[in-house]
Amino acid sequence: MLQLPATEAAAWVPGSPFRLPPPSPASSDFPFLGEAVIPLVNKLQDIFSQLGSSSNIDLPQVAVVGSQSSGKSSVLEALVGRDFLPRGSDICTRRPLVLQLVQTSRRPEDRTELLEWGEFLHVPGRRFTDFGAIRKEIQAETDRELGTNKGISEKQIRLKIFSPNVLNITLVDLPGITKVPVGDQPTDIEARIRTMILTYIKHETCIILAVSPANADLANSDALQMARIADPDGSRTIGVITKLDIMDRGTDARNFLLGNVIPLRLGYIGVVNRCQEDIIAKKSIRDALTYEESFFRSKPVYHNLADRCGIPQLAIRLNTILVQHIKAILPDLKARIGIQLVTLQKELASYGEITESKSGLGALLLNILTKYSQGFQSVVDGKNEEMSTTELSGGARIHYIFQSIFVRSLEEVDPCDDLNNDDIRTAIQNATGPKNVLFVPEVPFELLVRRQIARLLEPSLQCARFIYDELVKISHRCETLELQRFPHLRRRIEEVVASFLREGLSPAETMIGHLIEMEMDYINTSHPAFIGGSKAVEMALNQQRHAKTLASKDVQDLERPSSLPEKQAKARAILARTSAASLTAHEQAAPRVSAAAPEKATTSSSSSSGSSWGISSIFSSSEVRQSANGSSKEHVPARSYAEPVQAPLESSFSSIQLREPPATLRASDAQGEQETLEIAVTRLLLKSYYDIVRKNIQDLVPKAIMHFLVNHVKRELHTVFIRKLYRENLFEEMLQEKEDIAVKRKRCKEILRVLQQAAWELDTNFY
Ligand SMILES: Nc1nc2c(ncn2[C@@H]2O[C@H](COP(=O)(O)OP(=O)(O)OP(=O)(O)O)[C@@H](O)[C@H]2O)c(=O)[nH]1
Repeated sequence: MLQLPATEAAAWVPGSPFRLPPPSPASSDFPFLGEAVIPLVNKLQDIFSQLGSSSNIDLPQVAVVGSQSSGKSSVLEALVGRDFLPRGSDICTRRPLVLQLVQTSRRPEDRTELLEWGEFLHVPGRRFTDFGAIRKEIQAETDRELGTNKGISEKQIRLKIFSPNVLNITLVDLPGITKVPVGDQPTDIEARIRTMILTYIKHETCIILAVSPANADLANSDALQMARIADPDGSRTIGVITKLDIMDRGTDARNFLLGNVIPLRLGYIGVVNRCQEDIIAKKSIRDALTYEESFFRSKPVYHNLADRCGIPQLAIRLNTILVQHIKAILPDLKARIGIQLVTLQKELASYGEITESKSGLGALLLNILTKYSQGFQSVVDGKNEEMSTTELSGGARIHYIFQSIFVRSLEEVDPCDDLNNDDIRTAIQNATGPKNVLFVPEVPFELLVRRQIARLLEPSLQCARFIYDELVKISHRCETLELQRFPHLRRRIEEVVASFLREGLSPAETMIGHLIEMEMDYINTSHPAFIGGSKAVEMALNQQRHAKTLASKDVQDLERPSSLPEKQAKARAILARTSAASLTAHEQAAPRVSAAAPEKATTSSSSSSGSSWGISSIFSSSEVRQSANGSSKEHVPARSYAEPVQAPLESSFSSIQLREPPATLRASDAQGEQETLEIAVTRLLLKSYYDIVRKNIQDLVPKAIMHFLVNHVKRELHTVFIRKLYRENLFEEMLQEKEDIAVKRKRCKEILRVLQQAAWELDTNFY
């Protein structure tokens, strides 16, 4: 048994199956196995429970599980060696009791240290030296939470027992498994208790004492069933068989203790606790242990199972397992404390130290400003250490906006998508003015291409604004923890950054405006990549010929209904006519425009343009154009306005009235072959030139944004900070600390101290 006055312990025969080993001759203290390790763990447990983070580190503990009234509390009491737990035939344990046994000094000369006492976490500072009072407090605290009507709760009661007579073990007494609800218990009481038990025993660091009464069906033990769920390979389960004294006469638990019925890697221990009658008669634990010893002695069936019988053997077994267990988990524990230490040190560093002197404040301010601008730079450059691996951020987002949004969007734009043939025709006719043109003027092309170039301004400015927004986001990311300490400085930094970003946006936008204006201002038809007039005419003619061929073929097909099904042939013909635009119609309306004309045009253009890329000399002067209303051919003027128009004046006295020209004049629907060609040429030229400009803009707009906005801010931010914020007369105002930071710093320091202490304990005691 654990309660071992030195004299009594010495009287026991070393190696006796029912006694703890006697004190080591080398020391007056009990040389408990693993003594150096278990106090350390208890200490750590203390430390972490103080920090309120016991769940952070899984410390080894022993949980007692079993069905109701199986004898769990009795086993715990016997291990502790004192009567202090509520026991009885009815439900007693209704809240988990976390019981930490702490071995105090055994030196006999130090009388005060021989005292035993208990302390509850919920009654801080009070020592319970009367163990009867401890039992009452457990009952009272249970009732405070749950009333008296048998309800259960998972809220822990934490109790420490200090004694020179205990092994250093932390034990958890859990409510017993019950099947039938009574009193305030809910209908699903069994499931609830099982879930609660599992939350304790599922942890790899928990050693399970599976208590089964020998007078029940051991093969169907609830405790062993639960243990098997949490610990399927049985590596941390000890089977405890209680009530061996009240088994059916003629039966014994030998087979169970040997593990022949349900094997367990850590084996079984059989025990005999006090019965209810003993409790009522206030039989002492010491007497109970004496009785237990004599019981096993009197039963020859258990004689050669001495190491599996009796509470002292259970204590030894537990202690050995705990030592091995703790040794195995300590390195991990140490590593975790190390990680927590690093995190806390970082946090503490972020709160900074309090500085009073002007120079100290200046250095601090400079440091914060430098860190901020460096942070900004590193996020933009993609060199930030805390860069996300799950999404694009910082500079990568800028690149995405340029390439995947801006460049791609421009590529998807068709420069002619908002220009139909009428628009182009109107532009051409407007450009010829009142005269009949000899050559196709460049004016409509330039006019239309400028219109298309102007469309590039809005997306380019939008791109700049997107990048600006990104930079604002990046600036928020640069706020260090340290900066959060100083709300005033933080606000000022935000203001400076925001205005500096705006200042950078403005020249970028101006530059973009200039770029577009430049492109619009001079249409460089000599650009080597420009298709050029001759090529455009040639291509347009080819298109025309192709369309014509298709149309005539389809008309023939239509006239031969037998060759194609009627519907299909009709559809093809209509399609072909549509694609050939109004060519066939105009062939009838304008017989003068023959197929020879385009050829002529080609020849003329190629001979007259020579190596020039311009378009002025594409069309020959002999070509005719339709008038603005399109209803009559417009020939080169052949007579003067003074010439009589029809009959001689004297033949009619009535004056000739002209009809008023309409307020809005539109190009007529009828379209000559020449016009169709001009439209096609204009389209080709437009596309070709627009392509050149688009590429320029795709290249130069990102460059302008990078130069005037991104890189400028990146390079100059620190200088701007110094110019605007680093003022000696502003030091104190800017570095006024937030109130809660002082509190956080203090708390952080405290936790750090406790963790450092824990780490030190591990370093000095772990070997
Ligand atoms: N004869 C005999 N009685 C025992 C033994 N162990 C426990 N008892 C009795 O069984 C009853 C229940 O014991 P407890 O220790 O309260 O059992 P428990 O499992 O903690 O009960 P709950 O916490 O209510 O689930 C008490 O009356 C004990 O005196 C034993 O080994 N022999």
